[in-house]
Amino acid sequence: MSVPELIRIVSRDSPMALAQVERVRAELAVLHPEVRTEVVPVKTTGDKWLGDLAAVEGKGAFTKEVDAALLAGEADLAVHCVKDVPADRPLPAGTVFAAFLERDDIRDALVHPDGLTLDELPAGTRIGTSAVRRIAQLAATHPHLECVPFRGNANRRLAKLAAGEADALLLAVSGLERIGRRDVISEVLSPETMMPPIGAGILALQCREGDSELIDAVSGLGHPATHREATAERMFLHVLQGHCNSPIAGYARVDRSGELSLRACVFTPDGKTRLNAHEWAGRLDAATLGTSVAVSLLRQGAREIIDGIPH
Ligand SMILES: NCc1[nH]cc(CCC(=O)O)c1CC(=O)O
Repeated sequence: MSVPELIRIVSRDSPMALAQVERVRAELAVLHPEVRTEVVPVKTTGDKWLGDLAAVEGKGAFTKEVDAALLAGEADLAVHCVKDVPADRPLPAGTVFAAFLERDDIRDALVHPDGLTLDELPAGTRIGTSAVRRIAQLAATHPHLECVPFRGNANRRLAKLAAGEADALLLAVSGLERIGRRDVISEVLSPETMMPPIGAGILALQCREGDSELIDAVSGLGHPATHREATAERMFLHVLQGHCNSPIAGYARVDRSGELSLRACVFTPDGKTRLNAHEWAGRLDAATLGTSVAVSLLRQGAREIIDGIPH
């Protein structure tokens, strides 16, 4: 098998994104020590605009410029957080996923400077988060806490927390690990306490469709169980057709015996209504499982909830 001499890797330029690229380079170096890699960092709309994401692009704000560099031939391979790749529409024409890397921790964490846990936080504690998924779930279980809008990459959010712009934060465990800041975590929240977003903790490698030499070279970085989980989760989101303000959460799991299941929820923004579904794939493939779980939520009224939220 011939492998490319040089692979130019494009990604966002945040510390988290660059750490993700380093993981890909390290795994590639093990598999293909002869391949050289170069990093092409780009700023995305989502990095530049710190207001409400619905006001700009909403979905795709963290991926558009990365995809454009790939399609323009300025780079050969894009590294994305699956969580940030829109699932309601197909991938940009001419691009494909070549691999999903082994999944990291899917859970969210509380970051509180004095080390309190979520249940210990006093009434009125300001939680810095703009995520509708986190806001809806907190409103349901901890209505005495107050969410304040908070955007920017994880390092910037930690700096804003230190500057007193909030009293605590919710951030993904995987993201904090990638930037080397697991130390700031005061509590790791179970998926039952804070249901993760679709695609949590998964990195995807995306490339140009016809680039078969590159696709062959990087497909060896793929993790089969993660691939099944990502496929089920993204098909679920595709069938549900949410928008950037719809609180949707869920995760698929391949258990030790290889059985795939998917649980998912749709919330109203105030968290007062919560639709739940949990199904096992059995003999179905991952994409069909995702479809089935979405249909189950639609039967319970998910469409009315999603369409009733301004966006
Ligand atoms: N929106 C930014 C973003 N995109 C992916 C992650 C976490 C890492 C991952 O799930 O791959 C984060 C940070 C966060 O939500 O705390």
